[in-house]
Amino acid sequence: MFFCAKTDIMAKLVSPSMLSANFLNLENDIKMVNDSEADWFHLDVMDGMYVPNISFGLPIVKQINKIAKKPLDVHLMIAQPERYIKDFKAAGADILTIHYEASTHLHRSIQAIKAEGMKAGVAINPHTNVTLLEDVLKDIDMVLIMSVNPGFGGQKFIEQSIHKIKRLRMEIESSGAQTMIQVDGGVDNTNAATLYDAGADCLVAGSYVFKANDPQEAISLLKKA
Ligand SMILES: O=C(CO)[C@H](O)[C@H](O)COP(=O)(O)O
Ligand SMILES: [Co+2]
Repeated sequence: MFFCAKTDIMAKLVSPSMLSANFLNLENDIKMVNDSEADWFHLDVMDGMYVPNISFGLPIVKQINKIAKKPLDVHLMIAQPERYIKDFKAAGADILTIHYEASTHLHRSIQAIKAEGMKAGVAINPHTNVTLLEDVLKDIDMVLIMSVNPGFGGQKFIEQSIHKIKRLRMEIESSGAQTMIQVDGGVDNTNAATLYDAGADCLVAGSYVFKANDPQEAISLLKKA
């Protein structure tokens, strides 16, 4: 399943974050995700400016795209993301998520992502109120609620995020939008069911999946939560 509206079917998607994969043997972890119940590949691109960490960029996304058999869900944590929309399309991104806080002309950037034929996502940090997305909700395919401060894997889930998911779900339903809700940061088998119940459609998990003894089983547990 690539995208599905909440109203059609209860979507429970899982997008493992490759930030926590083994970069000495990335091919192995890509194949593991290919053969798992995961729906997408979550690729965290960080520039050391918008967030304090630097992860990987276009060359790695291009390489992953060569063997990934599932959509590439690219989470851009970079300043002025509009500069790289065409490049990430060329690298193989299917879903391109940019940060509300990093975008001066958010509406224009959303249109540019869609014009390239990608699904458009907007991410919001823990301090950003979901109501700020009201005027673009119908234009976007997905809202990514950051449940940690962006920049690093392995952080503790921020509980206030549950309230944000519920509030955004109510806003989406009352506006008639078909936007999906993705939750990213500190997700594991102890909070997955609560997040889906609150209204999340897609969970991102990095350290929970890749630190597990059996990563495919960890993905299955999130799908079944
Ligand atoms: O966007 C991110 C960090 O900015 C990552 O996707 C997120 O942190 C996933 O890692 P973990 O599941 O280990 O928290
Ligand atoms: Co992410």
